[in-house]
Amino acid sequence: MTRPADHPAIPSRKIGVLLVNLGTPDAPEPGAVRKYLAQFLSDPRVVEIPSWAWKPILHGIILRTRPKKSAHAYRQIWTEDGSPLAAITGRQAASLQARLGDGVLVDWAMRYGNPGIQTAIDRLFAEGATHILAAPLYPQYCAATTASAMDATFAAIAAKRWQPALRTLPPYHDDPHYIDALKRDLDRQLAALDFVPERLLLSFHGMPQRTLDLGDPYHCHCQKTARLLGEAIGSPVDIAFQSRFGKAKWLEPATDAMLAAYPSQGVRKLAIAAPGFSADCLETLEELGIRGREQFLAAGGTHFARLDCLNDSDEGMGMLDALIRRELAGWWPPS
Ligand SMILES: C=CC1=C(C)c2cc3[nH]c(cc4nc(cc5[nH]c(cc1n2)c(C)c5CCC(=O)O)C(CCC(=O)O)=C4C)c(C)c3C=C
Ligand SMILES: [Fe+2]
Ligand SMILES: [Fe+2]
Repeated sequence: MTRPADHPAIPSRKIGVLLVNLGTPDAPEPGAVRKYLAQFLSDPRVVEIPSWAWKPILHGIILRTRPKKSAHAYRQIWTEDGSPLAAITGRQAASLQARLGDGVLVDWAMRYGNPGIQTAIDRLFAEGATHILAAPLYPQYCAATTASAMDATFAAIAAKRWQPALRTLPPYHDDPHYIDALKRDLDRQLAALDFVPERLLLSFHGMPQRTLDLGDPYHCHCQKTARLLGEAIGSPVDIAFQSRFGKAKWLEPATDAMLAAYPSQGVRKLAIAAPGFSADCLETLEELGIRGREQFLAAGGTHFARLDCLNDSDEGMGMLDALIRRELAGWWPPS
């Protein structure tokens, strides 16, 4: 039977993949940073304080003081292609698109700032995606990151009459593809150093201690990644948590405290990696690579190397390619 001429178009099956990362300001300027922080820190998944108590602190104190300080930090790591986090996520999407070929539409989005999740979902939709795999690029599950990205993705399709089928990439903190990619990538970077580190420190983004007590698996996921990576590398690794924010107790040990203490414990040559970040960003390039280095050297350290995240390296993209293909099974490739 032929379709009547006035009948709406019926889409054929098309697969979309949406890579999602945290977000970043549009420019390393206080105004742009304020806008980004306002969106980020108003997310109840990120700051779990009742809004009546948090809003006055956010708008009365934090958004008046932090944007200037953070803009200064962003300026030190900004590139010709913009914020490293956005630039690298864009390259990861382009590389994945090349690996998967034209049969799959690959796009990317930021949970906060641009390009937003709604924009990316609408674009995939306009390009005809009927099936979408949303892939938050967080190996370790955390409500503040993974769940927040999923909330925004679900919200982005909520108003659609004909919703796409939706799948989500599960956390991959203990996936052999991830551990193996990290091992090979770190082995390569360590072998290229002009010194032999006495210790490898794995620094993960911190979280309030309360989130662990409330049942967030993030802390356990970080510990498991560190254990498996240490076993794969074949030497002991240390673990620490960075980027403390606010006055509450955060997960410990703290990265800055470890960096300051190492030299007095006889560790003067250090390598630091941040396996919880899929892409280098403010927290790795500035906090670890600039301020962390200064702290370690000021405390008596002599050699310091910040190792890159997986980014769009062959190891990182091979892993992402394998994880995404596995999650697309049954949808793609067509049988
Ligand atoms: C990798 C996982 C991340 C978790 C977990 C996380 C939790 C978390 N973060 C804040 C506050 C801030 N984080 C900031 C930057 C930032 N955070 C992550 C990742 C995680 N955050 C990334 C990748 C980045 C870098 C963004 C970039 O543009 O490069 C910032 C902004 C920067 C600054 O002003 O210092 C804040 C603030 C909280 C409160 C939190 C958990 C509750
Ligand atoms: Fe953060
Ligand atoms: Fe735990």
